[in-house]
Amino acid sequence: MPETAASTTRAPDALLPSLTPLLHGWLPRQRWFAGKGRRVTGFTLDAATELLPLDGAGPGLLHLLVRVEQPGRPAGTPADCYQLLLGVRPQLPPRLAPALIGRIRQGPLAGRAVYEGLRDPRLAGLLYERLRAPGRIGPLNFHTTAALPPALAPRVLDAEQSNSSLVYGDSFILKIFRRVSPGANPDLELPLALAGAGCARVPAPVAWFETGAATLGVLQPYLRDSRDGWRLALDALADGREFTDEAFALGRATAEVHLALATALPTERLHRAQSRHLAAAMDARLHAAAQAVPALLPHVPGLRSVFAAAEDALGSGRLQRIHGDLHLGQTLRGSDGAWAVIDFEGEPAKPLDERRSPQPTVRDIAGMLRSFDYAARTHRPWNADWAARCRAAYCTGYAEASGTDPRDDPALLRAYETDKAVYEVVYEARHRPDWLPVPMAAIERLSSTS
Ligand SMILES: Nc1ncnc2c1ncn2[C@@H]1O[C@H](COP(=O)(O)OP(=O)(O)O)[C@@H](O)[C@H]1O
Ligand SMILES: O=P(O)(O)O[C@H]1O[C@H](CO)[C@@H](O[C@H]2O[C@H](CO)[C@@H](O)[C@H](O)[C@H]2O)[C@H](O)[C@H]1O
Repeated sequence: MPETAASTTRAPDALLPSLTPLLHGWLPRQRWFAGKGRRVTGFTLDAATELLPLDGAGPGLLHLLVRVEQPGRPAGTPADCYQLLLGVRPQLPPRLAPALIGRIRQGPLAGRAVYEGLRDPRLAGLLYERLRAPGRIGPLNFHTTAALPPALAPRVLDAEQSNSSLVYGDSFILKIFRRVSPGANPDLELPLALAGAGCARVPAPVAWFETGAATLGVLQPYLRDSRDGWRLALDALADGREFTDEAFALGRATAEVHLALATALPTERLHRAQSRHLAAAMDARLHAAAQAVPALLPHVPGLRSVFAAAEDALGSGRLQRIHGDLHLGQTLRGSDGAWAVIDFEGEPAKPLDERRSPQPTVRDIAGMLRSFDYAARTHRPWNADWAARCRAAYCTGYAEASGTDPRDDPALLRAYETDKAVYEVVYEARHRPDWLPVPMAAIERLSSTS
């Protein structure tokens, strides 16, 4: 059977018993598994699609949407759903040994090796061919905006990611979303809207696939000569260089993205009740964070007054779609010096509805200001003035391109910086405890000066 032939959808229940023991050992250990620290009690399959038959002599490719059952889920909320692409072969060649998940012990596929399909160039290549040929396979719908070149060699990107990415021939990058939720993923929705509005700051999606309910993957041009803003900032610090020109240009780029999003998608005027709601939500996030990370507790009164001050400042503003998790690691600078912005998914831990809701633009600006602080804090000796100059240059660039200087509303900026620092405290406590002092230093600063 040729590798581009139509494939089938198996009755999910037929496969699950053979896969369950393998998934138990493998899935919770993956970098992208969001339920770490909670027991896995079982799996259910939402869909199982054979993109290549599993029972042939060569490799098979199985696409799964798997729900992971874990205790402690709020009543009425569904278990988290993950996207898996599993290779299945009678024998695994030695070069694929590191990708092995385990061997099936029962049923008609007993004895076959199950492995990470994306690590197999043949299967990763097949996925690209599916994207090149729009259409439907079982529950999966494939779309393209343009004709794509055939047969580009794939490689897995080995970045520390919340999702998984494959680069094809240094021309395109395919991001496979791992935890999938019903609704359009903003990482497809916003770049498509920006491309439609003529904004060149974001690599425009050229193909994607989805189930009708959820976005599963997006293919975009790969900016091969670019470097990310975080690495560039750390290099500048290490070499004793300023980063203000870059920060200024980044401020301009952020403003261009915001203006284009406000043109392409609905905006709304903020009403009094919404301002109260936004300030109350910051307060609620602070309380939840202080439960999770008790080091925050002594700062709660000081931080609450920062949020209370924001309620008035929010009063007359507007809401629009924004990036939602903007930091230096989400920016790429090309060899021509132009900045691009990537990863419009928003903060990965937040529900999709919340990530897609219109927000004040200052939220993104505050995220980037925190990032300059992070960069300076990771450098010894700590260079607070370097960060202050970057932050000022970024705001100046933003003001020049948008006509609005974020520093004109200091109470608002401070509240959003505080909200971001609170988020970072929880993020670092969970994922990188060694980094916790970085946002905690910001918490001390923001809670004590009035
Ligand atoms: N269009 C692109 N061109 C070049 N590199 C990219 C592109 N998109 C993403 N990357 C690289 O892939 C990494 C992960 O992408 P990202 O969208 O941030 O994934 P995740 O949401 O899984 O963190 C980025 O840090 C960047 O280095
Ligand atoms: O890139 P992600 O969408 O996975 O974002 C998460 O991880 C980030 C760290 O990788 C985290 O960012 C924090 O650390 C950065 C330095 O590593 C710093 O530049 C950011 O300012 C800081 O917030 C991000 O918050 C988190 O959502």
